[in-house]
Amino acid sequence: MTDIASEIPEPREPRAGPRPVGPPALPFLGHVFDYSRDPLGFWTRTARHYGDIVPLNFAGWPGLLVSDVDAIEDILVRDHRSYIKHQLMWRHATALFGQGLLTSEGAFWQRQRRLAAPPFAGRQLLAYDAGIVGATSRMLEGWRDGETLDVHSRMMNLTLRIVANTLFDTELEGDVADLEQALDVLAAELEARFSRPFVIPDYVPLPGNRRYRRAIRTVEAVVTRMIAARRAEGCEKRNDLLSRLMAARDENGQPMSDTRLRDEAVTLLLAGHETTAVALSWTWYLIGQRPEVRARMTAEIDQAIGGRPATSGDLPNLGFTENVLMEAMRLYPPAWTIGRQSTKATVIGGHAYPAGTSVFISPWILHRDERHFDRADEFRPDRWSGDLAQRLPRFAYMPFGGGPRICIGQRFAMMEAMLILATMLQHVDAEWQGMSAITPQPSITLRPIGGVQLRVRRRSAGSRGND
Ligand code: HEM
Repeated sequence: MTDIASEIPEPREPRAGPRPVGPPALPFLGHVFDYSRDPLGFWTRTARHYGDIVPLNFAGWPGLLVSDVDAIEDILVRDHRSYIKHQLMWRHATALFGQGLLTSEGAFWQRQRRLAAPPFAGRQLLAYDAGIVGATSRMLEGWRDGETLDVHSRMMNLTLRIVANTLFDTELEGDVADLEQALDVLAAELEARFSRPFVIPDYVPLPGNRRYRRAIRTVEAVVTRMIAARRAEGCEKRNDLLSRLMAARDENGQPMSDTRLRDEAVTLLLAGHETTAVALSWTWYLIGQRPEVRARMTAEIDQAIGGRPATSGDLPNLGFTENVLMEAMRLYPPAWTIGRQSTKATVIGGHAYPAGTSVFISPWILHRDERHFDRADEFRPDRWSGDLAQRLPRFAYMPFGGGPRICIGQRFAMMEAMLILATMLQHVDAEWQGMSAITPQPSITLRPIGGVQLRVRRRSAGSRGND
């Protein structure tokens, strides 16, 4: 396999011109309050009023909100070696993610990424279709005609089962409820921690810290059981991600320690389920208000698949469904901000910034930018039916990030989300029941506050065409 980070051009030189300015800041705290009160609102106001590169100050940490697509390309691709994952945010979550793929760095990260890559690519990826469709069908069996349910909690449950089942070849059955509750606590605790400018060590006996530690123990217990069971039965005959990680040897012939295995497994469980669930929840929120969009999706799905179980081979025939998903992730990008921190002096947008500068790149801002998207706040899936994706600057639309650290699960997530949508629309139609717009909660992902209530109508078998 080639070096993921090879053939990347050298960083740019600084050039003259007025230095960007940022919003007024409080003494000591800088922009901490403005940000933590309303992160999305603060990002939006700041980008609108101060431009594409805005200096910020988080209690003494120098930061930049970067919405210039060329500067983003410099940070994530051209000059990526000058940055690490964002310490200001991730240092709060070490106990949870450890040295997993999401947060590790350098040669260690690169090795782990190579190890983890094959199950996310090629034929192995396509073979997950039956697991995804089977889990979705089982979920739908319990849905009654006329009932109102929260589709967000159902999607969280479904994608958690799917990740465990496909990537770890494990049925979570008895553990799902505990795991879901623990993951909820972790999301809330991480949100609180990310908006704090300082670290409260995990051992300080505050109620939040106790909840956080307890939730981590629950997740760890499940993962440790999964690893022990796989060790007991041997991983030689299996080809799932967990078995690959367990079978891997380093240059000295040593296997990964249980701690490293635990870090990777926890990371993939967390990174791999909530993001996709949130993308699906927002999709249902949007299409749940638009019967004509649902009708077009249903017609496309009926024509391509009829009543048989969907497969990965059907995906090329679901162009409109894919446009809907892309448009939902444009308006509500599950990873609403990604962060980096420079490890050396760098040039961003033509100006030099010192080592230690925090950089924030927000798909939330980029995806609603009128320079790239006409009537950017409107849900218009057909905007993707022409050549928009080819015309856009590379980083104007980036739900999965970019550069060497682009989401490893991107293809898995698109396939999973499309198969889930197709299977759902084969069996049900559903209308959103809310009275007022759902507020996005910028937690670790962009969650819909209060969930997404849908009224379900079961479709009759006859209405699906070629059953
Ligand atoms: C709609 C669903 C998803 C979205 C929007 C999403 C988004 C992202 C983004 C934006 C990043 C880059 C973060 C950064 O640069 O700091 C990322 C990284 C990552 N994602 Fe995803 N993701 C999704 C699904 C998944 C799935 C299904 C998995 C695994 C099963 C996964 C595993 C990961 C991992 C391990 C990383 C870290 C990669 C690395 O640094 O090498 N994601 N994701």
